[in-house]
Amino acid sequence: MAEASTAPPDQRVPESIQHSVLAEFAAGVCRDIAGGLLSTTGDDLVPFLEREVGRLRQALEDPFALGEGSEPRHPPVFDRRGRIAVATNPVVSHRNAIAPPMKLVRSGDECEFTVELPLQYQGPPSKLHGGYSAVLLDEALWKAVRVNVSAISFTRELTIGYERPVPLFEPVTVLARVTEVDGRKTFAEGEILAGGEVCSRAHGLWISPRPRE
Ligand SMILES: CCCCCCCC(=O)SCCNC(=O)CCNC(=O)[C@H](O)C(C)(C)COP(=O)(O)OP(=O)(O)OC[C@H]1O[C@@H](n2cnc3c(N)ncnc32)[C@H](O)[C@@H]1OP(=O)(O)O
Repeated sequence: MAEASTAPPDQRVPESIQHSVLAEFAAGVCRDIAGGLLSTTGDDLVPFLEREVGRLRQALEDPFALGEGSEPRHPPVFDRRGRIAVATNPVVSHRNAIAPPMKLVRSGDECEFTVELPLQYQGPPSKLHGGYSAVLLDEALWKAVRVNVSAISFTRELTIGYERPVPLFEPVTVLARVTEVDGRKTFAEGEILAGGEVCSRAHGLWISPRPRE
């Protein structure tokens, strides 16, 4: 729920750093539970869940155990209209338990991300689900468009080629770059690489919405 505010855009909302760190830690525990529920069975299940709940309980009792001085990656901010904006992005936000999260390591003409996918993204055994490869590439190519074109654009077309399976449980790289800008249309391309080899390629079109009349 958005709350009205007179605070200037991009200023951190009145949520303490410790609470933002706690929220991101809780999202991480949720991710670990999601993966663990798929790899833990039988008699191991209850101790596993107890351990994870215990991590959360300990963090609630002693937030400083999370690391004094640690900074949240995606604290809430005020948007341009003064509303609280939480980083909901399901691919990169540390606050979204569904996000792996994929991390931006280089931004410019080419954007580079790194990500390690756990079991909840599995398609074939120990390999990434193809639909999720498209999710990673959509986000990476959109970011390259966002960094290089001032107007906000949305994915209109996205084509994926699957050349090799993307492995789970190891770091993979996602690269993206703009190839052409033509008015409201921006074309971009990118790849997912594992061990230096291309696994998937993508190209697509991003369009900036027609200005309102
Ligand atoms: C905040 C973001 C977080 C990160 C998100 C990551 C990226 C995403 O996932 S975005 C979400 C998924 N995408 C969407 O929901 C978008 C849905 N589509 C739309 O809203 C609209 O189609 C939109 C806004 C993209 C474009 O709408 P609109 O402005 O009406 O486009 P339209 O006028 O039909 O086309 C614009 C131009 O592109 C051309 N065009 C359309 N498709 C193509 C194509 N496949 N190839 C070449 N040209 C094309 C059209 O001919 C037109 O050309 P011209 O201006 O010369 O007439």
